[in-house]
Parts: sequence; C-alpha cells; structure tokens
Amino acid sequence: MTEPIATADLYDERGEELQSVSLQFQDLGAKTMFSGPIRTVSCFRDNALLKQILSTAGEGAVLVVDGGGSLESALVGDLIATLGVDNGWAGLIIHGAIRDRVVVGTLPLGVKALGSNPRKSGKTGAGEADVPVSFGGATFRPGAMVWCDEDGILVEE
Ligand SMILES: O=C([O-])CC(=O)C(=O)O
Repeated sequence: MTEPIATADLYDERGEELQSVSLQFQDLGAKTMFSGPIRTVSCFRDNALLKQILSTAGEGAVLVVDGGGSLESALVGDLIATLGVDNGWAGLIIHGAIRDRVVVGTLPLGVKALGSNPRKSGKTGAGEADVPVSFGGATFRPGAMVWCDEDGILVEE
C-alpha cells in the first residue's frame, strides 16, 4: 500500500512526470481518495468481463474500465461494485456510466465514472483485459500506479 497523498501535492512533487486526466469524472463511491496499481478492461456496453475480473482478488489494484465513454448503459451497479469491495479492489475508474448510484455511494470503494444510467449493459463477455487504455489525455498501462481524489486522476507514464 502506498501512503495516501492528495493529487495536488503529488503533482507538486512529481510534476509532468505524471499524466493528469482532463476529463471531469464524478466521484460516486464512498471513498474519494484511492490509489493503486492499474488493471484494465476495455469493453463497450458489455460488463461480463469486468464482473469476472472483480470476482478475483484485487490486492489493492484500481480497475480502469474503458467503456468508450458511452453513457447509454451502465457498466457497474451495486452488485458488481460490492464484488470489488469484497475482493479487495481499491477502486474503479469507469470511462462510462454506472447505476444504483445511491447504494454505490455508500460502499467503501473508490468509484469514478462519467455519470449514471439505469439501463443494463450486455453480458456476452466481449472486450479485452489488461491492455493499455487511453482517455482524457492519459494512457493507463497495467501495473503503472494511479492516484485519485476529488481534484482528479494522476497516472504514471
Ligand atoms: O448487472 C449489471 O449489469 C449491473 C448491476 O446491476 C449490478 O452490478 O448490480
């Protein structure tokens, strides 16, 4: 585990050595300051793969889900987010939408997402895991560190 540090303080220490995400995510979990090594999923309106990954031990990692920015359906709801809590994930960064935001807001998990939509996503398992994904001007590589708080998201190159 790394020491909790505010992203603004971390930026002051390390500056442009870190990538800073310009997209304005919402903080939808009860934990707003979270960090850890990156795991990734790339999927489009289908959440079976990310559900499968959150069912395995997270060991403090942050799952970065590139849903292509789609707000047409939710990639995570309270049940999937609870899997993340129960299996030791530090948090989720969803380039897409969630649902059940009232319950998700009570869970001890970092959850950054673009917004919410009550519509479910598909369950075919389409997508890729542990590949580099890019959005908001940053590239998230599996194994690199990410730091999140209310100010934003900093990512190791
Ligand atoms: O099953 C889904 O697609 C998402 C959901 O509602 C949950 O995680 O509770």
